[in-house]
Amino acid sequence: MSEQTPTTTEPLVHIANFRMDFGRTTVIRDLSFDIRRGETFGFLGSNGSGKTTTIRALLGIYQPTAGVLHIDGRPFSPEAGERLGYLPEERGLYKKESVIDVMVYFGRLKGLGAEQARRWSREYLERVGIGEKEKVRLDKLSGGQQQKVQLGVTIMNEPELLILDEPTKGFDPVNRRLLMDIIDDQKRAGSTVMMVTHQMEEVERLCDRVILLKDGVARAYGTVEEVQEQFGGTIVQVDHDGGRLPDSAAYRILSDEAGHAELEAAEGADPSAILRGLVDAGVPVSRFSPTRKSLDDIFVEVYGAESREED
Ligand SMILES: Nc1ncnc2c1ncn2[C@@H]1O[C@H](COP(=O)(O)OP(=O)(O)OP(=O)(O)O)[C@@H](O)[C@H]1O
Repeated sequence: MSEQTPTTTEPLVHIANFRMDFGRTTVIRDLSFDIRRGETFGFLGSNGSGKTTTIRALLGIYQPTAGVLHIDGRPFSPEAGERLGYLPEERGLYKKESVIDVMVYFGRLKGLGAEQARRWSREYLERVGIGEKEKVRLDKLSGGQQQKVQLGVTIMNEPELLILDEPTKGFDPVNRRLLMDIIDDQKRAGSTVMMVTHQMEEVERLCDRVILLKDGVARAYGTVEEVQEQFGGTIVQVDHDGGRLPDSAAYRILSDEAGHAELEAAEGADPSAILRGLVDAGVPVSRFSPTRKSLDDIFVEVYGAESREED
């Protein structure tokens, strides 16, 4: 790493005006975003929206049609590759070898000593609950167990930048939490993490900032709160006397039945002003509970029609 202070404030990943055509098909139109050092960044989008393509272009696997894709101020280079861990969407390890042999082999490729790699691997396998499998051939493990080994191989040299394409795909909830803890530990140890996921629970738990990709452009970009703000934000649950709530410019009534109403606050409307308005209008309110629109709701709003088409 450079010793000049200004570089540390530069983003670790910088993508500007990225365009990617495959033949006559444009997959990415004009995509720009940064990933700051030390953050966990959620790279979100529906199936086929171009996430893997962007990662491949960032890693020099694809040549971009136009635009800038930089890691640490430069296009991808073998040197940058040494400080990077990439868990690709399509997993692939040498399946005829034992778990420990595969892990030590990759550890050595990444510059660890054999003993160091063996020690690290054993500790990791214990942590992810497959310590007793170290001598088993990889193809005798379940899909989830193989994925755990591959994640281990990806993080074993404590990379500065971790790029994880759906790291918890196919895991049960207990193992998903375990993997989330491991990813969080990487961040705590100083890694910058770029993560593709379709699990909004993971985004809410792990990600500092996100981008939502649709039709080759960013539909939203910022912290989870900023994205929630951008998508209209606040839903209010109101229990009242059973009549109909009055109409108001401060909210939209999503439903109102048998004394329970759901309101969507208008942009910029303050929930406490909505409550005051209801009370002033003589509505007996027994519960008033404003909540932010969940990322799940936002995802469905952005991609709903398109995902159904794909189904
Ligand atoms: N090498 C290629 N040649 C032609 N088209 C490609 C190529 N790679 C990707 N595509 C197309 O680009 C689009 C985006 O694919 P990509 O794999 O980047 O999507 P994704 O967002 O990662 O999707 P998913 O969530 O399903 O993994 C798809 O329509 C895909 O068919």
